[in-house]
Amino acid sequence: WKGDPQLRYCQAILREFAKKVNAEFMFPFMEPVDYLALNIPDYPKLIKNPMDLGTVKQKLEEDEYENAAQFEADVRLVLWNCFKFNPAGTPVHLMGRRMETLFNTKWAE
Ligand SMILES: Cc1ccc(Nc2c(-c3ccc(O)cc3)nc3c(C)cccn23)cc1
Repeated sequence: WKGDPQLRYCQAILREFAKKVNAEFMFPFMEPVDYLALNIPDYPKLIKNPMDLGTVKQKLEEDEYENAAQFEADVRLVLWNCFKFNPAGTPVHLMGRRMETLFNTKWAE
């Protein structure tokens, strides 16, 4: 991915997501949803394609993305799963909205 400048920018976006100043609303998305620990056993019934930013980072570092569009699709999958499982107005849904705004802003740059 080092060849693709767009994919290089993806790493910069992940660093932005990981900044301490954003941790208060980014933490639910940084690692896979531990639905047993969170006591939401229905999660795998509802969410067929789990995704999280830790997995995205790993895929980027292991050259699994051929292009930036594939990276974007995984980041938006994190958001869609969040909005599907966490109803509008709930704390985690609102955190997802803040992540979405941050991503859309950086992605449009
Ligand atoms: C009873 C209940 C209700 C909601 C949640 N959501 C939630 C999620 C979550 C993130 C992404 C996602 O696609 C789905 C769920 N992550 C968390 C965390 C880290 C702490 C607390 C709640 N969390 C957990 C338990």
